[in-house]
Amino acid sequence: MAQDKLLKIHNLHKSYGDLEIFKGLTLSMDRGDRLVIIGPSGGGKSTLLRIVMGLEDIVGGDIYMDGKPYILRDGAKTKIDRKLQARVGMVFQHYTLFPHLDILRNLTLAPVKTRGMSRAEAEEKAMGLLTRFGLDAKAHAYPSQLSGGQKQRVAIARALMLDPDLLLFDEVTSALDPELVAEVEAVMMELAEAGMPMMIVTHDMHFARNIASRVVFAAGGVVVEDGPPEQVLDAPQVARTREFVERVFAKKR
Ligand SMILES: Nc1ncnc2c1ncn2[C@@H]1O[C@H](COP(=O)(O)OP(=O)(O)OP(=O)(O)O)[C@@H](O)[C@H]1O
Repeated sequence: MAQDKLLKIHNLHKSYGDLEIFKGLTLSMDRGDRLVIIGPSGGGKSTLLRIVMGLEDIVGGDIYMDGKPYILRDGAKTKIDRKLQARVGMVFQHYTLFPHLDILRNLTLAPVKTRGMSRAEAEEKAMGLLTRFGLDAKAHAYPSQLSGGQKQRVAIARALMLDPDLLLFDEVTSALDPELVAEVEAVMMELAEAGMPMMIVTHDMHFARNIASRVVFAAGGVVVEDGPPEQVLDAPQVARTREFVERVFAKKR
């Protein structure tokens, strides 16, 4: 029997009031996938990641992880399976580090509090990750003492502390000065090469081409294109959106 998909999203519907974001979006992901999601601004890319992270409720549809239902239904009410949610990690555009805790404590807090890891074990693991990302000298610095690129690498290390089976990246380089983008992308490339399944929302199409095993173009509430990066990024409709996004993004920088 074929192995279950790591993630399967089926016929997803989501609205904010009258604004219909997803109109039956269907998408799946294997363990070996590094999926880059692209699409027009406001099309729901961040919302999709937030739904997979269990941070948003949905109107309809189903999500499965390893074939197990992630969305649990009780009549009209829905909730998510917390055990499955714990297998997903997310890195946000704005780092979301605790400003009053040093880097080491930022990393060890969740595993000690929510996973029952001993402080010593958590610190050893945190130092291993900080060393891997070239940040061991910053273990006792505070977030305000770090550059944006360093903060974002810490945020990635923090997500890895919980051993996720799937890591979500929501425009993690968009807030960074151009010279700091490469150091964050290098860490993501290293994780990709180590086999970490990832779902990435980015406006950086060059990076998308480099890191993606598959690109999904979502627009109008559904998946419009889904395939290898060269096929999707060069599709005429996608290329038009891509050029537009790149122009807007270049202006922002
Ligand atoms: N909490 C919310 N309440 C109401 N509307 C929301 C909320 N969050 C997002 N939206 C709206 O839903 C739509 C999709 O937002 P989302 O951030 O997912 O888009 P996106 O594709 O990631 O956009 P961008 O590329 O510009 O970051 C937008 O029109 C946004 O204004």
